[in-house]
Amino acid sequence: MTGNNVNVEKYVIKKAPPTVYYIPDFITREEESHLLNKIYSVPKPKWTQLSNRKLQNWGGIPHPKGMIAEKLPEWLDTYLERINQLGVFESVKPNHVLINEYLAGQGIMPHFDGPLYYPTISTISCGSHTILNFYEPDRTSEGSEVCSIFVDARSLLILQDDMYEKYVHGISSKTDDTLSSDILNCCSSSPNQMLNRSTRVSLTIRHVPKTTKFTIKT
Ligand SMILES: O=C(O)CCC(=O)C(=O)O
Ligand SMILES: [Fe+2]
Repeated sequence: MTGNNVNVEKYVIKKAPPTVYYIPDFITREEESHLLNKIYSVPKPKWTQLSNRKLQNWGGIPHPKGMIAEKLPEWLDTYLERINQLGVFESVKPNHVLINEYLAGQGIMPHFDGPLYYPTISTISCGSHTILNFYEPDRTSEGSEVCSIFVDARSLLILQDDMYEKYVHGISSKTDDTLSSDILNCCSSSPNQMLNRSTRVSLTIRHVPKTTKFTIKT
């Protein structure tokens, strides 16, 4: 895989199943606050409230019959372009962003992202760290993680291959995390340190291959 500017290969987490890249400080603090300002200044109806988090969908609604693609605003497109430069999406450009807001104590149930997206997930995190857990699809209870990844604010995480297709991923609903050597990319210098979560806003950036210009008749 060849990136134009950044060599992503040096960010691969070798202890994890293939393939996960973790790039700390992918965005600056200024970029993080700018993104958060933009995200929180959208009109209220742009948010969808779920029971355990809220979200914004940008780029269109993915659908098995094709997504009616919507142009992304400039403030998002610039990050899609930057991720595109890494070469991880190969010849396609990401065209879809899901923004999730998790308050401390909120999470997301283990799930597959599924076939509607090109098999690469990239995620920019703002506001707080979290821990992303990976499980065998039929074994998702706490304690049976295949592995866990520390995902800090301002980082970029990229998942492909088995980490996308074979294992489900989720975030437990906790207000704090104890760092331990079970977490693959952290934290030999600070074992058993406890970190409080605050509000985390993640931007899940993907490519939806099937798009249509036409309204779908039902
Ligand atoms: O917030 C995250 O990092 C994970 C989000 C996620 O799994 C998803 O949007 O499918
Ligand atoms: Fe996901």
